[in-house]
Amino acid sequence: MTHAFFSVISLDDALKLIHRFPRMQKEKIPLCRCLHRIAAEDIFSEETVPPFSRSTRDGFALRAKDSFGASESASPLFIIRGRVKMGEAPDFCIGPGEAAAIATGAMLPEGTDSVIMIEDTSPVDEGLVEVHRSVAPGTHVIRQGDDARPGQRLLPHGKRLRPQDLGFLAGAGITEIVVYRQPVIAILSTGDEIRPPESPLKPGEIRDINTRTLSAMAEEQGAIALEMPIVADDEMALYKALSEALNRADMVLVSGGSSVGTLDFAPRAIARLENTEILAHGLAVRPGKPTLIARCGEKPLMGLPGHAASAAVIFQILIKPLIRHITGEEGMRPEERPFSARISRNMASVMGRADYIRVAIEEGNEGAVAVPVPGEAGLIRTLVEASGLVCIPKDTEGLLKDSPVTVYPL
Ligand SMILES: Nc1nc2c(c(=O)[nH]1)N[C@H]1C(S)=C(S)[C@@H](COP(=O)(O)OP(=O)(O)OC[C@H]3O[C@@H](n4cnc5c(N)ncnc54)[C@H](O)[C@@H]3O)O[C@H]1N2
Ligand code: MOO
Repeated sequence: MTHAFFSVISLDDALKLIHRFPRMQKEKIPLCRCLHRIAAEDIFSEETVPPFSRSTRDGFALRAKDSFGASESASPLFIIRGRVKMGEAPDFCIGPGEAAAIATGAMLPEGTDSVIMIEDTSPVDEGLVEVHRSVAPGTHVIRQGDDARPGQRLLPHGKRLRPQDLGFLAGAGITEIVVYRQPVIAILSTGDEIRPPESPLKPGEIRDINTRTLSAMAEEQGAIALEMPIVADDEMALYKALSEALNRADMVLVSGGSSVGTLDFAPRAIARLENTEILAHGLAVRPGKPTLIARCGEKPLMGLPGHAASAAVIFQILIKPLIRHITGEEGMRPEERPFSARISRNMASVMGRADYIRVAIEEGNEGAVAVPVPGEAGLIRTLVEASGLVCIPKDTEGLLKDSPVTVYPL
């Protein structure tokens, strides 16, 4: 196997590479398990929803045109032909000058096209009601088929299913749907100095931040995170851990060990794996230059920088699009929609690498202000204080105070 060690590629080229990985398989599962899953096919209705026209108020169903001209001072009388029973089709029709007592949710009797609220009527006796205002056809009525008609596409494939989407499908009698399988993503942190969060620390050791951050980010994207034990700086140990992770998962994220130091075993351990190809090592971005993209068979194997904020930024700009691609998710989630702001101060940047700066958002007089959060990429706090990323493009020397920027929410 050959690869250009640290011959950096642009993020755009890296995104093209990851789009070569295949989609997850499809599976048919009950609707009750579909929250936040991705529809793998267009979903069509076989039914008319709602199946009948129904009242949205308690009152009287009538023909709108019989109420025209009605007011407090000129209130026509209507003959009450009967009361519609809930959950049943009325066994009578309404003619001119007639009305039916109806409750919210009951079926409109034939001959009626609207409902007048009980508050706008006065009873005269058991069989007569006075109507004090006019209604237009369709007033206080949900018409048959207003939600969906047979053959109508209810949801497109690629849609991430929200609670209301599931309710929509339930209302159309759909109880199972075809979704993409959730990818199992193994997270593997490396480093002799890294200890699990519950461990006491000896001098020189630090606690594992990346496993938790990356697992949670993967779960947020709809994956099942598989947290692997921390691996020592040892090529064979990492090779074995990677082999196991690849057996158990659809994708592997390795944190740390991907730079060019003598203790950086990830590229060498990856090179030992069978049927594996390193597609890129080195991204023209900051932070995150040592990022590594490999494929093991059809599975992505991604090496992320060890620095906590770098790993998280690379997840946002590269791993998230990769997960979206393999899970078939289309469209942007509302909470991830980029927004415009102005940068609060001059920001210098190196040419040749796209700089992803972490920003806090403040409300200024003329809209949102992006305030860069200072600090090294090894500090997770910089991401905690940030609520977005701003990209300074690779061929730019920096941004002047008050320049307009696009903020990608974190
Ligand atoms: N001479 C050079 N040194 C470094 C370069 C360089 O170009 N030349 N690049 C720097 C950059 S940029 C980064 S990023 C890091 C990337 O290194 P690795 O991906 O090999 O990561 P490590 O060396 O293993 O770790 C870096 C740093 O992060 C800490 N770390 C690692 N894993 C975790 C974890 N799970 N939780 C919390 N913190 C973690 C680790 O202790 C190190 O401090 O290399 C620079 N060096
Ligand atoms: O590029 Mo490293 O990823 O600065 O932190």
